[in-house]
Amino acid sequence: MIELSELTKNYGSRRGLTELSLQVNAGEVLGYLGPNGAGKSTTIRLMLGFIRPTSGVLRVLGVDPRADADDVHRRIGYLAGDFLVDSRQRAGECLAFLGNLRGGVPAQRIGELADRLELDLSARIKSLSKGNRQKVGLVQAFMHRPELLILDEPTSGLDPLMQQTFLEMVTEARDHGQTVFMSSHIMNEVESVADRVAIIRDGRLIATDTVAGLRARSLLRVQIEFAAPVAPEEFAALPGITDLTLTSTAQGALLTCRLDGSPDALVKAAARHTINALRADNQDLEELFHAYYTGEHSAQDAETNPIA
Ligand SMILES: Nc1ncnc2c1ncn2[C@@H]1O[C@H](COP(=O)(O)OP(=O)(O)OP(=O)(O)O)[C@@H](O)[C@H]1O
Repeated sequence: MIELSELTKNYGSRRGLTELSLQVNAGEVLGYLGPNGAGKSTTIRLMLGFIRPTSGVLRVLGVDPRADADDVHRRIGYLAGDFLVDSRQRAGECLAFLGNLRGGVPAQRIGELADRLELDLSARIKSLSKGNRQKVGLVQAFMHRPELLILDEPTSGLDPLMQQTFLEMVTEARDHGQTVFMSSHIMNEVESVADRVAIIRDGRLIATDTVAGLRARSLLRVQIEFAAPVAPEEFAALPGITDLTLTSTAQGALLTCRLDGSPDALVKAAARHTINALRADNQDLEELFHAYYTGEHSAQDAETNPIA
């Protein structure tokens, strides 16, 4: 559906994207995550053919989006990060007009989507709040059941209930065999719907993986309460242990650490003492994503990740 190969985009001396390669397969939902300024919108504008790459090759629906823009735009549902339309129009008129541009969309279909999103089609767009304007943008992207949806920060401005409705719409689109590429800067938002997640920072792709794969890679947070004091040296040098803290408690000692890989050495070291309680849980994905954001996870990690 989408194939980006060593795509680079420079804005004069400013970097937009650097040698980014990514493939999006038919029928999948891909969450495209990165902090502000990472290059998400640049990628999307390239995919729509609005801007020209400095170097590299891209194919959307099998064609070069700049060479065949009309065809690509008809077959895609696109929501821009800054969705703008003639604000004097009523929402319903605007959507009917955009529907006609795409070969005609039944009024009933527009009505159903508007009802779901609680959008008043009779309101003039200029009178709508930011979130309600975003709903107009969502309806126009979904209404013609495009084979590919490209959505730039689609939940921006939506309240939590509407975010949930939007995520249900994405799941249904996938169930109908549509492909969805959606950008976001919030992992929690995409993890429930995305089959795969791609993370970019500073214009570079730093990881792509399935949500399950990312979860498996996240570190374990471990807490062990000992019945008597223990020495930090017994644990500090164990394989896979980071961020070790050891504090005295009324009962004895509380050890906390992060664990990457096998728990065997830690469990065996701890078992030499009496343990009152033990807790281990996975770092949540938002936390893992934050580590990618801030560069704690480096390019070295990315090399071990499947970039598909
Ligand atoms: N038209 C432009 N001219 C010059 N630099 C630009 C232009 N558009 C984007 N950039 C730069 O390219 C980089 C990537 O920007 P982009 O808008 O793609 O990021 P983003 O990930 O979509 O960010 P956000 O989450 O804030 O929307 C930024 O450093 C930005 O300043």
